[in-house]
Amino acid sequence: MCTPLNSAIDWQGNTLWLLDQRALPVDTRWLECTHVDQVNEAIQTMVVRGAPAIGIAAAYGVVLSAIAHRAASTIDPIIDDCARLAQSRPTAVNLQWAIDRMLGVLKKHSAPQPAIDALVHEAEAIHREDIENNLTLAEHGAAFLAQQEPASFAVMTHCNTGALATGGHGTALGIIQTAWSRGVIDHVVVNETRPWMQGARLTAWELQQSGISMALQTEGAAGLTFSSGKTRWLIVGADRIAANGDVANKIGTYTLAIAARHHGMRVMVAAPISTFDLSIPDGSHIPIETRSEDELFYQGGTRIAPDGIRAFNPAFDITPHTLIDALVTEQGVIETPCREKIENHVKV
Ligand SMILES: CSC[C@H]1O[C@H](OP(=O)(O)O)[C@H](O)[C@@H]1O
Repeated sequence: MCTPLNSAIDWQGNTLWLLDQRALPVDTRWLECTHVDQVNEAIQTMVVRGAPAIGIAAAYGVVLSAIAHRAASTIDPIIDDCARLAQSRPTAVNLQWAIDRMLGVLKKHSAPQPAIDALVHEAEAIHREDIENNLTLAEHGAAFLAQQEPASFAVMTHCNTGALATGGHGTALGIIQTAWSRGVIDHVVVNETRPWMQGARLTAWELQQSGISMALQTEGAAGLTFSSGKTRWLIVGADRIAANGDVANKIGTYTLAIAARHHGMRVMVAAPISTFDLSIPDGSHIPIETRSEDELFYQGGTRIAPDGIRAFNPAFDITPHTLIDALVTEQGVIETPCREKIENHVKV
């Protein structure tokens, strides 16, 4: 079964089209980006979101910067644009990874047009490779689940990790799509994922498009769901994985992992190798993005909280590797991840 949505990112003739994920599932509208500043704003405002997806969008943003500065005497203006892109969201390492890869190509060229052509080629390669990696990762994850469980079973997922969050197919939701198509899983419990509601608005939409059995719940219901034994695995994505296997992911993941372990459920994290940051020894060093208080004060444009109060709105938290049972990448599955296993896995 293929994911009906191919990708939320489309590059056509020096124009980047982004599916505006703020409007889903009610409206399907695309944002036209012809300048890198538009890409920067689209990442900051979560028109495009998801660790791999923002890396891919930024890669095309670098192309737009090179086009805008083709008459410049140095590449400094492009490097300045890349620095601003890298700051658009601090937690997902895929953003800096993609920008670094594009800068490496840029610095190999002196003439503007060959540089632009090479940058387009590299951005398209980053996009294509992400889709290929996700399909391979999903195969590894689905095969591992089939081997671990005697019969089909239900899983829980958090936030959105599908085609909308990546170059296509998805990571954790890619595993779920592939495992469903193989009869390995028979139901998906989707956490709405406050405050931005990626689960309710995006994951439920993607699973509905694929005809996959699911039910939406508040993440507050997760403990009760785990205690009922309805689900056997919590399957989530990642935004940055430290050298020891600690995982930065959407806020609430850490709480879910604790509850899952308490009830004997197992935790699977799915991410491409581009999400690993071996320069960071453990999760305590991963920058956690804090977003606007208004994301908690308003729902659908209506204020739901009193005026004059404060809000705490971290977009991510850190799940220690000790709470993770399987880490799935395009290179395979790391069971009970730790520093040594990750070093051996990533260097392959
Ligand atoms: C496939 S990575 C998706 C990852 O990104 C999400 O965060 P956001 O929606 O804020 O970009 C969430 O952490 C997902 O696990």
